[in-house]
Amino acid sequence: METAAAAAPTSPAAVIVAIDGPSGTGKSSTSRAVAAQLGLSYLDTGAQYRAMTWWMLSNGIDVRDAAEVATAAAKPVIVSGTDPTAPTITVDGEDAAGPIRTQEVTSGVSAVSAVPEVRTRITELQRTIAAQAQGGIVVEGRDIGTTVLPDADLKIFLTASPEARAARRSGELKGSDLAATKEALIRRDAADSGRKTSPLAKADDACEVDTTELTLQQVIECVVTLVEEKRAAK
Ligand SMILES: Nc1ncnc2c1ncn2[C@@H]1O[C@H](COP(=O)(O)OP(=O)(O)OP(=O)(O)O)[C@@H](O)[C@H]1O
Ligand SMILES: Nc1ccn([C@H]2C[C@H](O)[C@@H](COP(=O)(O)O)O2)c(=O)n1
Repeated sequence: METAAAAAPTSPAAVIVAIDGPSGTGKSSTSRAVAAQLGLSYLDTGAQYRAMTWWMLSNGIDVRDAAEVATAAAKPVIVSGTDPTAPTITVDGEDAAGPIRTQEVTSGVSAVSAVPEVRTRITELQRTIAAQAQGGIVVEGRDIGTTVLPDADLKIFLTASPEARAARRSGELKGSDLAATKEALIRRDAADSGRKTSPLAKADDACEVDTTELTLQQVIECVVTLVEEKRAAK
């Protein structure tokens, strides 16, 4: 994993935006669109935890065994491409964009991401990427505003009702059971919020946006406005 010396963003318009929230609130869709519209880089930190999980599963590591996961956490080389129009993720040089979205990875990722050694390694990678984004960056995840980038220029915490989030996910997973989808996302949120090390949480200075009744376009416009206001004030 890259640990090159960090250089602070220099452009006056460079902003660091942290977007956190539970699963299915629209973090990825919103962050990508906002970054593309404003010429910022984009980092999907959930994809990095998924990549770590995929590597563990592919290498015979028991993802429920925290000690085994901790010992292996330093091994995979995870590289994220930050172009919002074509984000990429590789593990040991292999394209992982497809494999990290399987049900097996989704089921194991909360356990892997709760292991402190995993978080330390991935947090370091995230900070390096953010520091190298000269034009500014939108970073989305669960602990960006609280832990990874506590000095971000703008912090946003997206929420939505479990019903709305399940309906959105069911729309993606054709033929899936709505009730089962809702249960699975509530379970994952509980695990992500309940872990000891940097749990899913709203930073005290984050701006909360409830997206339940908003279209994706409305959420994007709201966040673009907030970023533009921050940029103008810098
Ligand atoms: N405001 C919205 N209204 C309707 N659909 C939405 C809205 N926001 C996002 N979606 C849709 O919901 C689905 C989930 O969105 P997205 O992947 O961006 O959420 P997420 O918060 O990043 O989830 P996860 O943390 O699980 O990766 C996508 O199909 C997306 O198009
Ligand atoms: N900053 C982050 C981002 C993600 N995770 C963990 C918890 C999630 O369940 C999992 C997958 O994220 P998703 O792709 O659904 O956004 O990764 C985390 O712990 N911290």
